[in-house]
Amino acid sequence: MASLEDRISKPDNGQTEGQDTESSTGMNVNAASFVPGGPFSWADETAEAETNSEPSAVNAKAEKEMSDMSKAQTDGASEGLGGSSGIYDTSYEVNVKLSDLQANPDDPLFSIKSFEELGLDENVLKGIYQMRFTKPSKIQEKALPLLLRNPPTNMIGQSQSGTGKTAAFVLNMLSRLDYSPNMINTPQALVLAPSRELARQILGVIQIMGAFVQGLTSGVAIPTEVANRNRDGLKVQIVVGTPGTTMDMIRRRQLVADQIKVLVLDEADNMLDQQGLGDQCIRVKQLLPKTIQVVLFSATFPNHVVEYASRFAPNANQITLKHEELTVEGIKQLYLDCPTETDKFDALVHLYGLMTIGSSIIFVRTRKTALEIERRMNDENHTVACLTGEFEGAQRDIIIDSFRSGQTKVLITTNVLSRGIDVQTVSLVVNYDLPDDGHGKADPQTYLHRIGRTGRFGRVGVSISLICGNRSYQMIKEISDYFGVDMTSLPHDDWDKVEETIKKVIKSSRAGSNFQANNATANGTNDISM
Ligand SMILES: Nc1ncnc2c1ncn2[C@@H]1O[C@H](COP(=O)(O)OP(=O)(O)OP(=O)(O)O)[C@@H](O)[C@H]1O
Repeated sequence: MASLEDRISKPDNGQTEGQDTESSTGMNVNAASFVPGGPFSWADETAEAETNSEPSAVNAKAEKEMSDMSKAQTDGASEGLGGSSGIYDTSYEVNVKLSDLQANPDDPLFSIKSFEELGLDENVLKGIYQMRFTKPSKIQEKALPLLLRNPPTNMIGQSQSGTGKTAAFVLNMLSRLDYSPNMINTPQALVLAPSRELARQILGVIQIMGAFVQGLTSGVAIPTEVANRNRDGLKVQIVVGTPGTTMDMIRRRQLVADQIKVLVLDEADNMLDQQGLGDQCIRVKQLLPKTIQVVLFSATFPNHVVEYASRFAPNANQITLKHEELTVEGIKQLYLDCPTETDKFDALVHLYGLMTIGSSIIFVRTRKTALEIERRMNDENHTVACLTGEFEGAQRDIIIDSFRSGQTKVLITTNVLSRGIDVQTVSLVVNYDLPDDGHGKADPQTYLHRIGRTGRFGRVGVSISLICGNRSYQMIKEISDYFGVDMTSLPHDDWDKVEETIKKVIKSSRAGSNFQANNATANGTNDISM
């Protein structure tokens, strides 16, 4: 098998990728937009990427979602785990930069070892137990004391995919709300997320984690058909929304923002780095009280976003990682040589014929390719579903819910679902097309988020990138160099060898498991069998 270096000198086969990409990475935010209190008028709004912007308070549907998600979480938690995530490893360094805390090096915040020691309300702890969390992950252990400290301080927090950032910011919000009866309908915390699927998922976590908190109310601000007609607005304590819809709702006073004291941006680098989303996030922030605690979380904060992030969340405590520390050990990264684009599809069909896979996600570059692969996989008698940004909200909800529940096992999608989605049974991620930055270069951040849909919280996962032509060899090389990882090569013409190699990498990660299975039986069998 040729090495990556060897393959890069191969002539390009001339194939070009489609242009109908949903990836907007690589678009820098206009620095002028970040001037706090700078000139701003509604007339200069960027085009609203979302349609049918509407509020959606907690309702019967959300209740059902919550119970489905609760079940999925519990099911996932009780399934076997294997592999090493590094979550409890001390081998990687989490670099905590404490702004004002640095004045007091003896601050006991660093010695927090359990959820109980954080001083969380007992009803919040009950929610944690309900989720079967027994021990915080490193990011939770490091971030929570800083987040919970008074007076509230801003935070920029980074940790590997699937390491529990959601719980860190949710626990902070639950601990900061005023639950007095007269505040039950008052929005007090706001989370912005880049996709409706992620917003709904975060709402689910809030509702499970806050299940024992008396009087907690929460809801989503995402585009839906019902909400446009909802003139009463969103009168809940925690709102999770996509930036455009949330901005519209605040502007129309459907969401009263005067009492909001915490603003969280999940996938913050992505939101701040995209022209439309970034502008909307800034506008939302400008509509909130000046004293809010701003919390930014992501697995990635590329250098060019860090400066913007620091201006968005001034004087923030920062928890950062070096990019060599970002990959999750439990995710085994493979790539497969394909001489032509046609061979990519054949390879995909072979792969699915070869393995019994728990759940898997196939990432493609364009909506058109997604539909095409869906059709062709169906023709090959593989049951697959497809979700892209062009689908209506209600349709997207049905598709993702079906995938979450395990009814649909294979999801073909674009970058719209590359970030944040947490489905613990996903054992395989296929990069049918490698993510690029729109200028022909690899997009390592998106690659990392995509493969991070597997290997969640210590689980074993496999990612397979399909490579074709000189350009994509160059891209996979850029990605492996950026993260400092070795990727295992798979041949396209020897399926016995492919099978053997995949078995070997899964076995090696299980054998090397040092995962402390605090919420699961560590039998390592939920994933791929061959
Ligand atoms: N302390 C814990 N103990 C056990 N499981 C946990 C703990 N914290 C979080 N989890 C589980 O880990 C999984 C990943 O968590 P989460 O989605 O918050 O990761 P993340 O860091 O936000 O990942 P990403 O960067 O991909 O968005 C979830 O299924 C969550 O329930």
